[in-house]
Amino acid sequence: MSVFKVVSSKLASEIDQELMGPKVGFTLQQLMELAGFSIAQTIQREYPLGQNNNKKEVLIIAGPGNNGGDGLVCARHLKLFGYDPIVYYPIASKRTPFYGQLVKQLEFFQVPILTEEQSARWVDYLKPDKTLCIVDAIFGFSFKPPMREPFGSIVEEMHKVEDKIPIVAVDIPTGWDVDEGPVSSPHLTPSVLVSLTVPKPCSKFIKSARTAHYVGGRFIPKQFAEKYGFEPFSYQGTDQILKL
Ligand SMILES: NC(=O)C1=CN([C@@H]2O[C@H](COP(=O)(O)OP(=O)(O)OC[C@H]3O[C@@H](n4cnc5c(N)ncnc54)[C@H](O)[C@@H]3O)[C@@H](O)[C@H]2O)[C@@H](O)CC1
Ligand SMILES: [K+]
Repeated sequence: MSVFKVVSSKLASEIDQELMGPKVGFTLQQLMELAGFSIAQTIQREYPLGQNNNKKEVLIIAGPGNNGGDGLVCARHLKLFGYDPIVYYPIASKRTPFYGQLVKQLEFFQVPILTEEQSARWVDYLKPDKTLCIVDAIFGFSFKPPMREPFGSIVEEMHKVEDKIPIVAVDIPTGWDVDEGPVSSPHLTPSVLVSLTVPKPCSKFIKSARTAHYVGGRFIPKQFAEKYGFEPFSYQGTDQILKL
């Protein structure tokens, strides 16, 4: 068991609302940019280019909410870092036009995007000799079981290869209960978890021998962290991530 402070799903969503509320005034776009950037930085830290048989392909699986948005942003930064990201985005969000803009940016960066129509092709990227890692940006702290299709089948396929291709989970490993952890079956066991802003209770269930745990999304001042009952994380220099 780790010793760091965690916040419940309810509190995590309250923190989000306050950050994007009238008093603080962040926009979703700003927070998502920093969140996605921190995921890309974690991948560069854990899987630097030039090692591991020169593999450069990273498969990003993006869900329909903000967790998926973090994945879309991460893909753009990975491309800038020299990786070959491929995005599988089976259900594109219509929640705000911003998601469409993120997709346009990926097209501008010539990042391949597999949409619903090309969904059969996504499994081609589950090849250990090709893919350096898989980014699980399917669901975050708003996931409510049971998982609807196509995501149930996607998670099953990911589970089959998780010992051969490392999975980098964004905020919450998909399918895990935010507070109770890996209660459904099958569930993903990521090689890396990047908790955003502050770890959620499910992160207590990761085993340090199997999963590296980072915190990212470096966007809150000290007094705000203290108000919500956790110590600010001691990020070093200009780092956007901290290994816990
Ligand atoms: N302050 C922070 O920490 C920030 C968090 N962000 C991200 O935002 C995430 C939360 O985003 P959201 O609240 O949009 O939620 P999620 O991205 O967790 O998921 C919501 C979406 O999933 C669908 N969904 C939920 N349960 C489902 C089920 N059983 N089967 C199929 N679909 C299901 C919902 O219909 C909705 O479209 C966080 O986990 C984090 O990744 C960042 O984008 C911005 C900053
Ligand atoms: K996730």
